[in-house]
Amino acid sequence: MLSPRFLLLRSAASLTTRSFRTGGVLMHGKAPDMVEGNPLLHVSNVRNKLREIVGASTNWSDHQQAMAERVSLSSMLAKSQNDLPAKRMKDSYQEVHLPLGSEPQLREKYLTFHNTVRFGRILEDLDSLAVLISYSHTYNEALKRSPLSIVTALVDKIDMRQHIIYPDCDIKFTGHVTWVGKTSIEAKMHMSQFRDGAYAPVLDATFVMVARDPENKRAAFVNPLKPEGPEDEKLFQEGEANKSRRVDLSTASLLKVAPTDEERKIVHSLFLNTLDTKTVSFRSRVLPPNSVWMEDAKLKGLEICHPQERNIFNRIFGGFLMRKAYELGWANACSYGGCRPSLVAVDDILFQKPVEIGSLLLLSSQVCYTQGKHIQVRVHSEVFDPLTRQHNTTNVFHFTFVSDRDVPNIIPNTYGESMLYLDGKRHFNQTVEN
Ligand SMILES: CCCCCCCCCCCCCC(=O)SCCNC(=O)CCNC(=O)[C@H](O)C(C)(C)COP(=O)(O)OP(=O)(O)OC[C@H]1O[C@@H](n2cnc3c(N)ncnc32)[C@H](O)[C@@H]1OP(=O)(O)O
Repeated sequence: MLSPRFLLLRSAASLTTRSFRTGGVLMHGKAPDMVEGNPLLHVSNVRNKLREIVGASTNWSDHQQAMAERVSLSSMLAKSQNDLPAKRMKDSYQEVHLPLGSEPQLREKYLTFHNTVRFGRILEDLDSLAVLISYSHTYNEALKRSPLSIVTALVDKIDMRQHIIYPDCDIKFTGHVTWVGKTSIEAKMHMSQFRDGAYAPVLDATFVMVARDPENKRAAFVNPLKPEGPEDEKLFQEGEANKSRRVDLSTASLLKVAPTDEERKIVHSLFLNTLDTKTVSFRSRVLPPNSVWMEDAKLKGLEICHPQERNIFNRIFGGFLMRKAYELGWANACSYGGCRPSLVAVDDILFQKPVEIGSLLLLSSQVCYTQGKHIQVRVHSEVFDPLTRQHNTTNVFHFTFVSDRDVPNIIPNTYGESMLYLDGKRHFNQTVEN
């Protein structure tokens, strides 16, 4: 078998990967570390490769210096998107191997107490891979370092194709760019696991990445994308549709406009169900049977953002934020449902603002909608500045879990909670519909 070091050398030689397939991956009978004669990139080399691409160092003090030096790369940025050559989808195709089965020493980092795979770790790997895919798309062989800072703007969707991820079977990630705007990139990734002699799909993920200048201050142009053939065309059209859907969702946000007629009726009926029939008052509220007030379905956490969790641009790594939010959301769903829930979907994780190193990050998880066995959880994260006492939202995360039994109904009490409930319902319906 090839050593991880050899894999790094082979893959660093070229950012383009040779074999290419766009759909879910199924490779019956192939050895997990070779695809059509090509070695897969080992997961532990993805970050090293990213460091190389942007010129980041592994040491915190040198790293700050290295980042300061990146400023000079601004002159390498394209003045317009037309100045950049169009790339094909296969130019950004990547395959990354997480050999949990064949390298047992890797397992510790990925293992839960219950001998399943920590999904938070998978989120971190997906985030790093999405960045690598984006750099592969924007690769310019004339440059030693990329002038672009590519950051995660949105996790549009992660759909679980199966609930169990086995801790002792090899995992493979594949993915490539499927759509680009002027400065944004959509990357689709698939994860599959080797079991009973074949790779079977585990999840499909869609991320949106944004290219910025070397200082991560302004947007920067990315190469256009040239779809080749009907399969590429279809993916590109889906990317266009995703962009329009995001604009529509943002326009209809309950933070901007009133709920629809149907939603208003739902809120009013929830309100009527909680009125105390013995008093004629709008204020006497009684919790219906088998229900929980939203106020009592929260879980909070704090992270001090140490340099160890930095990304290649001296901010907190998006994957780390997702892992922390996911674990808090899972614990919240677990305590709410009274059993260990499984993840059904992740959608619309918005990275609104970068998190600076040294920040105090407050994470707040809320069960916001329930239906049968399903629990919809929203995690909100904000940076708190103890000197100015200002709070700034950095991220919002949405997770759908399923329990092994019916869970109590979640009931909003205030108008704000009712909006959270409706927002949770919208996210849940979107997950169920797709
Ligand atoms: C030493 C190293 C250590 C080891 C390394 C380990 C880690 C390795 C891994 C490294 C991992 C590194 C990775 C990390 O860890 S990145 C860390 C996590 N992410 C962040 O911190 C990002 C925080 N957010 C922001 O900075 C801003 O909100 C951004 C920059 C995202 C947008 O800012 P702003 O809104 O002002 O931008 P704009 O108006 O100029 O628009 C620009 C473009 O962006 C598109 N857009 C914007 N928002 C969205 C959205 N929600 N959905 C879809 N698209 C969106 C927009 O349509 C436009 O596209 P186009 O029309 O031009 O095409």
